[in-house]
Amino acid sequence: MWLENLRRTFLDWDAMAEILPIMLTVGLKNTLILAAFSTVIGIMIGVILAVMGISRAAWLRWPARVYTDIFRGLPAIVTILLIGQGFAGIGREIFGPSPYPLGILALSLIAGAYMGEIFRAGIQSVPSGQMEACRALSMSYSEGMRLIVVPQGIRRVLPAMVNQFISNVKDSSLIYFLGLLVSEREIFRVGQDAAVVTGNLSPLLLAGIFYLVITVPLTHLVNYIDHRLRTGKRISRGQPSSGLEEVEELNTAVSQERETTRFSGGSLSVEGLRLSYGALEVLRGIDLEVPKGTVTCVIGPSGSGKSTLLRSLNRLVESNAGVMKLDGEDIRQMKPEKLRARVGMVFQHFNLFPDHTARENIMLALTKIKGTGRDEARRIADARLAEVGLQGRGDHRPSNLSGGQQQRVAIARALAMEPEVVLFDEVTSALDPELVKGVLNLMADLGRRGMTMVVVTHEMGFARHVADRIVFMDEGQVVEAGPPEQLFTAPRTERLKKFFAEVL
Ligand SMILES: Nc1ncnc2c1ncn2[C@@H]1O[C@H](COP(=O)(O)OP(=O)(O)OP(=O)(O)O)[C@@H](O)[C@H]1O
Repeated sequence: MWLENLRRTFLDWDAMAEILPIMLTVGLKNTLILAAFSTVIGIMIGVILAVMGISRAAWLRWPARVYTDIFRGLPAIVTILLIGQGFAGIGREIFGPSPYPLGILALSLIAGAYMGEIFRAGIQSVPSGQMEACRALSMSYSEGMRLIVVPQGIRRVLPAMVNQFISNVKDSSLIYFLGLLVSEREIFRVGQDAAVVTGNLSPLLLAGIFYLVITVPLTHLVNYIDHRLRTGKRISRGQPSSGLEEVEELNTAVSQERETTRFSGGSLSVEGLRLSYGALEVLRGIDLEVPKGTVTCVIGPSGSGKSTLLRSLNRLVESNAGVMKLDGEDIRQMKPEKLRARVGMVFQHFNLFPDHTARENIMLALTKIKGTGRDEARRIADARLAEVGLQGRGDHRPSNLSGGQQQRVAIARALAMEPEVVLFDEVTSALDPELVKGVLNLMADLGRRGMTMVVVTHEMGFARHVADRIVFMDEGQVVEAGPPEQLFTAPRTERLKKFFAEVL
């Protein structure tokens, strides 16, 4: 008996069949319109709020904060009633008699507050190395944000965005409080009206099923898309995985082009360079001469200021005093983006763009910043990849390459901009030991071909055999500098002797 009662309450097939067409043509349609519009407008509001929220300017941060606190803190129904009924007069003037557009607006305002927080978290979760790589590739801050950081941040929060759409689908059921026209009813309202007429809950159960039909596949779809975006098209790494094979990979790539093309490197000179982080004086009057076409290795204990010196040469950090010249031109007077197009940089942690293939990593700055045509950029990218022994791997995402291969892509990316000088910041420190040699061989090859290079390294073998000149730094100063043989066989200072005693 009670089973029969339950069946009549929830599973009245006739009532469901009767309401089905209107559920589809009116309820589903309106629910999707409400959710879609409020999600799109919410995304726009959210992006603005996120950019304001991470701004350095307090007058931008605060309004974003207040907005978010209000619309995230209020129950959705309160916002909907306040907007829908409070602004009914203005709404009528702008949109006509229907409260439907005001309902969309209210849902959008609520969604915007959540979206803003989602985007902000996504953008802030992008490693700082990504922006650094953008700047080193001569992008401005806003170009780096637009081309790499924001898209990457958004991809990271894609599942959260779809969750927000699902929330909007559900919150759209509250719009009926504003008194919608019959043709504007959404799924819940259609179900509820029918439930009143039939006197049972079957139409409402049907409404519930409709909500699930929208939301459940979406959840699975987004998980799939997220997985796909994260890993790219699965490409097997192919054979080279051991260090020996990677060295081989590079050696067999010694093409005619690599044999014959020589770089026309530029020269650097630094005098009295000083730099402080707050009260901490990190560079204390550095003098440095890097003649064109030479390799200078900077060695020294941890914390001696080697990376900071390198980063001040392409102005990723700004020095406080001193003179730096590139081919006789004052570096501190140049536009940073112009300087960085001439002085490339390769980082310890590669800083490749993970959502782009190896080829796209190289093409991006060429097409978007240098203005090279796509076909030409593609040709350059493939040639540079071939040079570093990675022909045939242009379609691989960084995650499908070994650390050594990733670092070689990063070197190819820097070379593609045709720099006059390349700065290498401990580029083998993050590599598995067996992958180091492949990268060092490549760097030695660049040096032989006349690239001007400044290399911060802990690889003493490389420094000794490849460098033209070694600079030993300690406590923010150049303690000794000279040809490798001189420093390695007859160090003059106690500090260098002690350093060699520890690292050799
Ligand atoms: N952004 C920063 N803000 C404050 N201090 C910093 C910053 N970057 C570096 N430092 C400090 O400056 C000093 C020199 O750092 P730097 O990275 O240049 O040394 P390093 O010789 O390259 O060391 P390592 O070999 O460990 O990388 C260190 O004491 C470091 O903690």
